[in-house]
Amino acid sequence: MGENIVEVKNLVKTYENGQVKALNDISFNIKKGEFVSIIGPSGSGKSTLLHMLGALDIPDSGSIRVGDINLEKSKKLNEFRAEQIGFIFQLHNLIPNLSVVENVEIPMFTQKISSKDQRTKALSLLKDVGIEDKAKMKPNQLSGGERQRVAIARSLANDPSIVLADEPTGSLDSKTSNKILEKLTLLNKQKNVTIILVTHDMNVAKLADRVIEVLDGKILENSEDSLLDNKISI
Ligand SMILES: Nc1ncnc2c1ncn2[C@@H]1O[C@H](COP(=O)(O)OP(=O)(O)OP(=O)(O)O)[C@@H](O)[C@H]1O
Repeated sequence: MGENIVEVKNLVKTYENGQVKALNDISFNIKKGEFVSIIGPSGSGKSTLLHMLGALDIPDSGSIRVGDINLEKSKKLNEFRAEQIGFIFQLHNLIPNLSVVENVEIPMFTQKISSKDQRTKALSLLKDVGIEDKAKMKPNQLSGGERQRVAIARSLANDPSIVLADEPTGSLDSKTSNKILEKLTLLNKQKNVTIILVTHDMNVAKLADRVIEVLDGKILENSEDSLLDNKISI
């Protein structure tokens, strides 16, 4: 672990004509291969921050560098998202009329690999998350936890350098949740994939190498207010 894969400087994002300051001058770095969790109360700006890192939304001001790309300057954000980022969001956005394995193949469409190899890779990713036997089913035939595992398999199909996960275990039972966290941790340790995970759950947050706390759109530097230290429930 040495170089920074993410550098965020003075990031500001407002909504409602500037009335809501979702991110209020945030700066931080994340190293390649780091597993970072982002915690904070509801409305503190966590999801907004994750969206900015994945170039899903545009900041008002400030800069974000991810790998070689300066997001505010780049004209190739579609490629950036398709090639660099694995997204795991709670509403997993699986396509209902495609089978599970076809859903996992979606991020590979832009890659130069044959459809046969795409299928082999998708099945192997499903195997990794323990649901290869459901490959031919449609998402609505799966439980919430199984769908989340499909979303994880899909997020890895483009061999991302960074996985952005927004409450990936939010609505899952503790057994499924543990399985998913185990997969993410393995991915981080074995493949050196950088993981940035937003969570409300302190036990999940603590699995990370580092916890970034967000409060009112700012990163909490002062430990007096720390949720971690005070064990305030969030
Ligand atoms: N599209 C939007 N339009 C207006 N306000 C928004 C929009 N998205 C977010 N906000 C506001 O920005 C602030 C930060 O929201 P954000 O979703 O980033 O919080 P969060 O920490 O992820 O919350 P939660 O834990 O509840 O998901 C909140 O005050 C929210 O109401």
